[in-house]
Amino acid sequence: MGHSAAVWDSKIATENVKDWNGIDQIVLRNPHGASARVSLHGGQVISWRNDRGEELLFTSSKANGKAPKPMQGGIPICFPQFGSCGSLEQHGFARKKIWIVDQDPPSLPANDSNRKSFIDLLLKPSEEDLKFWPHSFELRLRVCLGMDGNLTLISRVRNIDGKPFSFSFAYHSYLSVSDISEVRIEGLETMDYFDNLCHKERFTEQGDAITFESEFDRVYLSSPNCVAVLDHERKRTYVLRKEGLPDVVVWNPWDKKSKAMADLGDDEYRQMICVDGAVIEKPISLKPGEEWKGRLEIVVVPSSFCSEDL
Ligand SMILES: O=P(O)(O)OC[C@H]1O[C@@H](O)[C@H](O)[C@@H](O)[C@@H]1O
Repeated sequence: MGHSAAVWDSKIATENVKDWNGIDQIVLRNPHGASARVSLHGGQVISWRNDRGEELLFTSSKANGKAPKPMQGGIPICFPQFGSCGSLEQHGFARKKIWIVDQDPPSLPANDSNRKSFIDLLLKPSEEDLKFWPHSFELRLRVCLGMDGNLTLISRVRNIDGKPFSFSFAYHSYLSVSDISEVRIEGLETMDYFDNLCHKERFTEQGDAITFESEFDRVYLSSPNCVAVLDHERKRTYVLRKEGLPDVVVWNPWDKKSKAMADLGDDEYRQMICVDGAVIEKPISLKPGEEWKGRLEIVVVPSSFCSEDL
């Protein structure tokens, strides 16, 4: 791209475009050719490419992004509820809303914004949202693309209400994989989990890394801050580093009868694995004026990387 790191200006490394429904998207670029695309529909990262132009996130071929339905793929934001554990619609309303760009974002710590392309999006409840979830909040999402191509999402939820509220949260990250049979997840061994396929019953994971042979839908509880998703065929490992996000969701619909398959093309379940940094078991409680922060960084490394390096 011809930009040296010394003169790279994160402000000029962003481009505003419109999707086929006229909804704004922001494209972040780094000087080496990596990019990330964020839609104001849902505050959803819908594409993340490395410096060779390879897509790192899965998106369903059936995704048309037509509001209000969220796109099946990328990184939808689940807030203020995860799944169906609450009175709201599945995964809450944030992923269906039109967010706004904060043109004058507050400064964040230097290690979060220094020499990165980034954009800050904001979501505040509409009158309609307040009818279903009567809590005034501000949700700020910062999406950063690093010089090294790493993708970082930082969310801040502030209670701007007069009374406390609590919420769940997840970065529902659809990672692109060569084939689900080639995938192994390390870092969740011996963790307790709720199995959504067994009435949310609690089990303990055995000592082995996770592999896939059928539908999988689990919430790992209080897990380590680093989880590796290895793709043997592509010789690629995604390393997820998280802060303020104790739980990890691992999901692949597999079963053709699964309702989620309606939004996926034939056999597309093979090309994706959802691994979310999340807060589910113990929802976050905020008193008036308090703020919560959750951070997820995804790094892609060659598969020679071993889990001992985590
Ligand atoms: O189809 P949605 O609403 O985007 O949800 C996708 C999946 O998300 C998972 O996290 C849930 O555990 C599944 O049950 C659900 O099907």
